[in-house]
Amino acid sequence: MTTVALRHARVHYGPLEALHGVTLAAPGPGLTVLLGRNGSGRSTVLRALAGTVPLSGGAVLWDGVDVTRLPAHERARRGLCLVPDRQAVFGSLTVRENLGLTTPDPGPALAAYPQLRPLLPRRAGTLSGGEQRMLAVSRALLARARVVLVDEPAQGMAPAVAARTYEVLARLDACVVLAEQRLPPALRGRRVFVYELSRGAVVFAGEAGERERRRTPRPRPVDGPDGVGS
Ligand SMILES: Nc1ncnc2c1ncn2[C@@H]1O[C@H](COP(=O)(O)OP(=O)(O)OP(=O)(O)O)[C@@H](O)[C@H]1O
Repeated sequence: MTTVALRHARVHYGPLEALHGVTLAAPGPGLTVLLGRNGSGRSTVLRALAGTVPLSGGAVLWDGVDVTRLPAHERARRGLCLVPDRQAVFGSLTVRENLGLTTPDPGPALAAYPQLRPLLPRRAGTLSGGEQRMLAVSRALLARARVVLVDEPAQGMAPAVAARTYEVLARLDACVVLAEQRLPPALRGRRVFVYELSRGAVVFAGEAGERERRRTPRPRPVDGPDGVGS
């Protein structure tokens, strides 16, 4: 069991405050999904958890222990794997070499994504967007990480490959945090905790099902026989 959390986290990019005091917790094993529009701060939450951006206020906690000052490489050494939305693979290395950076046995990644096998000798930079995402997510599968943070895992993937990706991520024995524009269809019906961000603040926290119910408009009151609404 691992829980990663932010407490009143603030992050600045120069003069811009991207997170205005975000508090959230992602317990594992299990899936937590960060939802929000472009620029809402989802990627920044992942970076704050991973330590690739510094906090200007608040704290990052692992199992209640303050790791705010722990450098990103040290968090990686302790079992955190961040898959960013861009430049998540080494383009000048082959697919095989990319997988080999994590483990000498790429078997589990090839079981999840058989379509990577014929691509093993190819330079990763020559793969399509969806193929590169498969390779990037494979790193997280192979890393046996305790904390897995993935920014838009299924970007560019065909629907069936995307569904496979979420199935594999949901089965990881890790604390998994995903940043998404909207709840992936493959996760509907699963018990997923959601934080919705807007302009750098949490505007909803709860089970995905609860969020869906709130978004469904209530039926209008039915008029009574005398034409007057009850
Ligand atoms: N490296 C950066 N330098 C300056 N501003 C940044 C940087 N990265 C993000 N921002 C700004 O911080 C805010 C939050 O960005 P963030 O990337 O976290 O949002 P997001 O919800 O992941 O959206 P997207 O998917 O569009 O990246 C935005 O206003 C964005 O313009």
